[in-house]
Amino acid sequence: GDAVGAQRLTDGIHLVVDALKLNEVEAVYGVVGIPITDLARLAQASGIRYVGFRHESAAGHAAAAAGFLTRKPGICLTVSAPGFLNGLVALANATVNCFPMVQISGSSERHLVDLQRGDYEEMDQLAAARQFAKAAYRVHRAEDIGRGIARAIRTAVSGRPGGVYLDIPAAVLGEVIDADLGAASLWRVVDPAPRQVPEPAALDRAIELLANAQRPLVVLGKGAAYAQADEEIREFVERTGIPYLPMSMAKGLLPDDHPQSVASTRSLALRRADVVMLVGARLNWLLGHGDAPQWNPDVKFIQVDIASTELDSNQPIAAPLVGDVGSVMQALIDRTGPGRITPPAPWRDELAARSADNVGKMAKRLAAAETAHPMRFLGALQAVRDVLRDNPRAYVVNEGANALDLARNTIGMQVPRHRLDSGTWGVMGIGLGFAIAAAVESGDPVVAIEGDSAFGFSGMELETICRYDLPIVTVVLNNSGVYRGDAAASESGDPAPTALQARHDLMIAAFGGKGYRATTPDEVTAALREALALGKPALIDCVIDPADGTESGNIAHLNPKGITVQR
Ligand SMILES: Nc1ncnc2c1ncn2[C@@H]1O[C@H](COP(=O)(O)OP(=O)(O)O)[C@@H](O)[C@H]1O
Ligand SMILES: Cc1ncc(Cc2csc(CCOP(=O)(O)OP(=O)(O)O)c2C)c(N)n1
Repeated sequence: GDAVGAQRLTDGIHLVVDALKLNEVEAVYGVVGIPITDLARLAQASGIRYVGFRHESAAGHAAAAAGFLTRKPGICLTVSAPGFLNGLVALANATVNCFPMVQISGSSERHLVDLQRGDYEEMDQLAAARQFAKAAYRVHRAEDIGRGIARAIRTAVSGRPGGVYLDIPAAVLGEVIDADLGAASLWRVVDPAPRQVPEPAALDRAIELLANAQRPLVVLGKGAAYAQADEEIREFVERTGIPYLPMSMAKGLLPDDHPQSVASTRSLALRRADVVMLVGARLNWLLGHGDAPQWNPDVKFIQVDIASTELDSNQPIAAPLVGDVGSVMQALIDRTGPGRITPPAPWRDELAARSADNVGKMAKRLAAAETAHPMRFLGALQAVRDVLRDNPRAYVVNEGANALDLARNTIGMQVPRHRLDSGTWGVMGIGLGFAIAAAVESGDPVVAIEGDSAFGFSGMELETICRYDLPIVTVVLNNSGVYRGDAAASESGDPAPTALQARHDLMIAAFGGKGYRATTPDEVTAALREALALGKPALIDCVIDPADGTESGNIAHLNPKGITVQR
C-alpha cells in the first residue's frame, strides 16, 4: 500500500492479490485487459505465477484442470463482457465435471450498467454467470473483497466441487481504503472440504448387498480420482477382490493392467452385474443412465457420493453412502471383516474368459494397424502407448472423437489423475489449457493427444506453451477432418462440412517450438521419444488415413435419426 501523509492506503487490486496469497493461491490463469491488467502485474510481482493465455476459454479450462489436480480452486482472470463470456464455457464445464475453480472478472460500472446507459463492455455479468456456475457473487466495496474471495474459494471446493463466478467492478478494483482496514478485512478459509463419514447403518446396508452379490462390480469415477483417496480405494478393491471399471479420468487409480479391471469387458460387466457400487461416478449418459438392456434389469446400486441429491437421479439407490470418497472407503474397510465379501469364482471366471476374447480381437486390430499405410489411428496410438510406458510420470490430455475413444482404450494409465479429457460434457477445446495446467501445477511432462479438429479449438495456445517454455508435446492425429477427412467436396466446390487441411507441425515453428511430421508409427516413436527427452514444447503432426474413423466415434447413435442426408 501507499502512504498519504500519516495514513497508509491500499486499493481493490492489492486486496485481491493479498486475499489470494492469504489463501495459498499459487497460480492465476487469464488474459489481461481493462480493468484487470494491473491485477495480473501485481499478482506476478507478489509471487503468484501468472499464466497469460490467448483465449479466456483455454485459461478457464486450465484453472479447472488445476482444481481437479490440486483440490484447490484454480483461478481464472478475465476482462469484462466478451472476455467474461469466453471464460463461461470453461466455468460451466468445470461445474459439470465437478472441478473447483473461480473465475474472477472485472466488470463495468453498476450505475451505468443498471440503467443500461451504454458503458464500455456493458453486461450484467453476474446475472449471466448464475445459470452456468455452481454459484456467483459480486463485490460492491473494497472492504468486501476478502469476504468475496473467501466465499468463492469455499463454495468452489465444499460439497460437490464446481465453478464459482466472482464479479468485481472496475470501480471496486480502483477503490482506495485505509491499509489497516483492508488488512483486517481479509481472511483465510479454514477446512473448506471437511471429511464426511456415513453412519454405521448405511455402511452395513452396502456391505450386506456386496456380501450377498453373485456378480458384484465397482465403478470408479473422476470424483474418486479427485478425492485423492488412492490408498483407500486400492485397499478396498484388492481386499474384497471385487471387479472394477475405471471411468476415463479414474484410470490409473489402480494400474490399468490390474487383474480386477473389467475395462476390456465393459459391456458384459454392466449387463451382468447384480450389485454395483458407484464411487464418485454418476449414472448419466456415460453409463446409459443405468437402464436395461445395457444394465441388468435387476441390478441393485450402491452409490458413494458427496452430493446427496445425485442419488436416485436415474435409478433407485438401494444403499446410499453420502460422504467424501476417502472417508466412506476407509469406513467400509474398517467395518468389513475378513472374508465378508468374496465375489463368487464363476463371476470372475466369466469376466476373465470374455476379457481374453476381447483382448485377442483387439490384438488383431492393433497388429493390422501397425503396418497399415497410410497410417491409422491405432498405428500412431500404439507408438504413443509404448513411449508413454517408459514415461509413467507424463500426464496424458486427450480430446477428439475417434482420437478420444481409441486413445482411452489403447493407452493404459499407471498412476492416478494423470489422464485429463473431454469429460462429462464431451467438450472440444480443453486440450492445450488442460495441458498447460498439468505442466504448470506439476512441473512434469505432458502429452496432449488431439484430434485435428479438437486441436483447432485451442491451437493458438501453442504460443502460450512456447512462451512459458513448458514440457508439453502435442500429438495431433491428423486425418484431415472432423471425425474423418474423406468426404467429397460439395457441388459448389466448397469443401465438405467435415473437411480440414493443415500442417500443424509448421504452426509450432512460428512460436519457436519443434514441429515433427510423422507418417509411420516408427516416425511417431522417434519423434515422441526425442521430444520427451528434450522436455521442450513440441508438436507431432501424425498423418492419418482420411478414411480412418467413424462419425462421432463411439457415440454416433446420438446423432438425430431423421431422413439421412447423403454424406
Ligand atoms: N471428494 C468426493 N467424494 C465423493 N464424491 C465426490 C467427490 N468429489 C466429487 N464427487 C462426486 O463424484 C461424481 C463424479 O461423477 P462423474 O463426473 O459422472 O464421474 P465419471 O464421469 O468419471 O463417471 C459427482 O457426482 C460428484 O458429486
Ligand atoms: C465446443 C465443441 N464444439 C463442437 C463439438 C462437437 C464435436 C465432438 S468431437 C469433435 C471433433 C472430432 O474431430 P477430431 O478431428 O477432433 O477427432 P477425430 O474423430 O479423431 O478425427 C467435434 C467438433 C464439441 N463436442 N464441443
